[in-house]
Amino acid sequence: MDKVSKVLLQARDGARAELHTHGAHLCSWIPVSGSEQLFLSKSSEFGPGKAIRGGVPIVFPQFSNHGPLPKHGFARNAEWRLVSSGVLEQGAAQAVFELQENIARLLVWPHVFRAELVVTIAEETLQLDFSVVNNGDTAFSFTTALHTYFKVDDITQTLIHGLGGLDYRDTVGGSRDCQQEEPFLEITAETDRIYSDITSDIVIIQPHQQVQIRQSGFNDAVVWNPGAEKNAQISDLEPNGYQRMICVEAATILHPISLAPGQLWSGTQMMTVHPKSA
Ligand SMILES: O=P(O)(O)OC[C@H]1O[C@@H](O)[C@H](O)[C@@H](O)[C@@H]1O
Repeated sequence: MDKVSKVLLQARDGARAELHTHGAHLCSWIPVSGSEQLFLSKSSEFGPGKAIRGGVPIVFPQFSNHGPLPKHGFARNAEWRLVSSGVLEQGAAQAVFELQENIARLLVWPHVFRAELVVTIAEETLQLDFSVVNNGDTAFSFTTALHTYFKVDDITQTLIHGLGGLDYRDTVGGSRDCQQEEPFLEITAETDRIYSDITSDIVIIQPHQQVQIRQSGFNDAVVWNPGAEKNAQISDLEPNGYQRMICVEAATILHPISLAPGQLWSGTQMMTVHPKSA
């Protein structure tokens, strides 16, 4: 299955998703209720060495510029191997992808690993299970994120619940010791925050629906929206795309994950859409 580039999933109940082997990148998720839930920039580039702008980029083995590797690591730019895809016995659709070291990757990150992404859809839910095994004979550490771009109708009509009371690092202002006092976060300007110690669900609230996000295995969550000015500087982000997206990322950044030889780490981000009943 090495040459497949696009993978289409359809669960027995009609939920659909579209992925690319490039980056094991989920670009589209349409649950049974019928509307696209992921933002994908119309100006996105698709090609070797490029990261797709939108959907779910996989950040590994380095978050952002928190280390010597290229920004957000190499996984989002790499060609992953499709291990399997199809419909499970209970009717959910699932695809499994893997990425391992190769000569080019060993030159920038000298570690022997196997990363796996399992994408499962059914009804109103999308589940992303990401895992990493150390197959080498020395320990390594990494930071990671599932950089999910959620599609919203209008960012000014969107609220994020579940972060009230949490500590965060403000990447825009550069301050490390912030705390969100308000229970609901409104996006009114460029926002780039790393929240730590996530234990509750995060909910994206719009007038027509709520999306409940549950993470496990990941300690942190990133909320990112570039705002108008930064949007204009990002060539592959469509004009005013910031008005129609919000990234809520399941991440482990502040305390990197260390794996001894043979050890495995896994983390999950699970999203469920709750349409508002009329
Ligand atoms: O433009 P990139 O490399 O895809 O990164 C997008 C954003 O990704 C977020 O995760 C970071 O917190 C932001 O600082 C960054 O700007």
